[in-house]
Amino acid sequence: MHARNTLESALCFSDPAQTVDAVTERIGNIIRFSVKARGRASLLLPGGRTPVAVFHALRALDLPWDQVYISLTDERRCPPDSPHSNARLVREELLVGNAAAAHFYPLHRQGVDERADEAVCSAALGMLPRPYDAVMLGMGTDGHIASLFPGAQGLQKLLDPQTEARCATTTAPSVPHERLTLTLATLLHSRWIGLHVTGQEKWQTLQAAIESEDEMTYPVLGLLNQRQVPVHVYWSP
Ligand SMILES: O=C1O[C@H](COP(=O)(O)O)[C@@H](O)[C@H](O)[C@H]1O
Repeated sequence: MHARNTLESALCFSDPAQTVDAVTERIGNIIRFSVKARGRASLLLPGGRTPVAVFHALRALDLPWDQVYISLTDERRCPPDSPHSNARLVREELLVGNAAAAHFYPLHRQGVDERADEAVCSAALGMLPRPYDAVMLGMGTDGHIASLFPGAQGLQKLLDPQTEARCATTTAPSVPHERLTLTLATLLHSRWIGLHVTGQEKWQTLQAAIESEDEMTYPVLGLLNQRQVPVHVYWSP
């Protein structure tokens, strides 16, 4: 199975700091190369705790930040200053110092209904040069990526690589927040995908996903099984 091959080629480090360095170096190089080659670079970034150290390392790099276009892989439908907001996370942890010159497009607008918010999300994504130069993903211990959660309503469609929708509102059955998520098809409209996971529990989730062969139970499998874009897994305990 393709997913097994992807996991067997994972870049595994004994020290989480080395993983952060490796992910940061790769994304930094992608930004430099994309700006040189095409004049702009586009990134989709995750929320959660895992990317924070990468955000700190990235913002310290000397990069052509004013040519960098950034959005998110998913968002909670909460106020922009909420501690749960992925946009707040990116603003506070990445877009600081030189990196503040980057162009950032949040996915969510507070106070609009689901359909309008999906339109806001789709319009935000439309502001980025595509294919996206780098898509960085995290993964929950339940095997969700972006906000593609096991048991979510309509998950099959959200994981269909041919789905036309760029994004959708969704609710994580396990957590009460309403969310916006990019579809797998949108995440795959990219030149490079990195999946940054830490801890034994998440490694076991990846292995369980492969054993199960069940994308509805482990949405990460949809990413690992596809052959459209190579996925680079970065792992440390
Ligand atoms: O809810 C989310 O969780 C995942 C994983 O987060 P982490 O804290 O375990 O790193 C994240 O990738 C996703 O973007 C986020 O919204």
